[in-house]
Amino acid sequence: MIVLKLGGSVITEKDRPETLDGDALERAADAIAAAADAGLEDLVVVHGGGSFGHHNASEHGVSTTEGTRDASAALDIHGAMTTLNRFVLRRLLERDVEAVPVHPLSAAHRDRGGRLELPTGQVDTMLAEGFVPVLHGDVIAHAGAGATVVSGDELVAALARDLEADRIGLCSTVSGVLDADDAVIDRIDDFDAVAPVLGASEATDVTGGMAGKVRALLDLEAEASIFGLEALEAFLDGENPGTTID
Ligand SMILES: Nc1ncnc2c1ncn2[C@@H]1O[C@H](COP(=O)(O)OP(=O)(O)OP(=O)(O)O)[C@@H](O)[C@H]1O
Ligand SMILES: C=C(C)CCOP(=O)(O)O
Repeated sequence: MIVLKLGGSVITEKDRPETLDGDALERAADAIAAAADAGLEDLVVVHGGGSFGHHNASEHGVSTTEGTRDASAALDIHGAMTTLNRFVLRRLLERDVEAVPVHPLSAAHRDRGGRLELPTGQVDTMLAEGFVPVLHGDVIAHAGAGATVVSGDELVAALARDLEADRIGLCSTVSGVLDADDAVIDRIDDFDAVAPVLGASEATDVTGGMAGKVRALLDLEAEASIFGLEALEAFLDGENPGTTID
């Protein structure tokens, strides 16, 4: 089973509100369709927000820890994410990938400690029935805080853990995690060893950029890869491009 995240920074133009990067999304959809044609089974796709969701969340002062009890604000963020989700689904369906949406707002929540609870029975059943579930970063109910943002990276970690993923891929706008000289770090197994080079996203981003990704992935049993769009096909083909986190 593979959990693949398409970074919002890849499929959108992250510094222009609600702007898709149509070419990049088509390229990603082509790679997924080619892998499906070649017999790849059991793929779960998660996509991030990029210029959909982060701007809205930032405007409303909502993050993974700061919540809102204003339903209109929650729906504004959720609406931006479902708009992007429809674009992603359409590109996959056009290529005969049997993609179906799973909207975290209606399925997941956080407890008082901020811990994400994501039931995965529906995702597991979709996979067994030959569908490709497509989840996305979203807002979710958060006990004691209203509604907070859940990042695609957190969803990837929760899915990988619960469904015992064999491989995890994060396709981002960079070729991997970069060191101080901008060279791709081959392997990371210790957060503190790389913490000084891990920054936030360069664009509006309420969920923690590269540091959040590495931290979430280090906690997992399975190895994960962080790589750029140019390496998506290779990853789906079984290779470990970019940075491996274990
Ligand atoms: N050491 C690092 N190596 C690579 N990228 C880094 C590093 N430190 C910070 N970054 C930033 O992290 C960004 C990737 O994180 P970001 O959260 O924007 O990606 P994403 O998951 O593709 O997008 P989204 O969060 O919208 O889904 C890079 O574009 C870069 O600006
Ligand atoms: C900002 C929202 C709603 C989603 C964030 O998901 P991410 O881009 O994976 O961090």
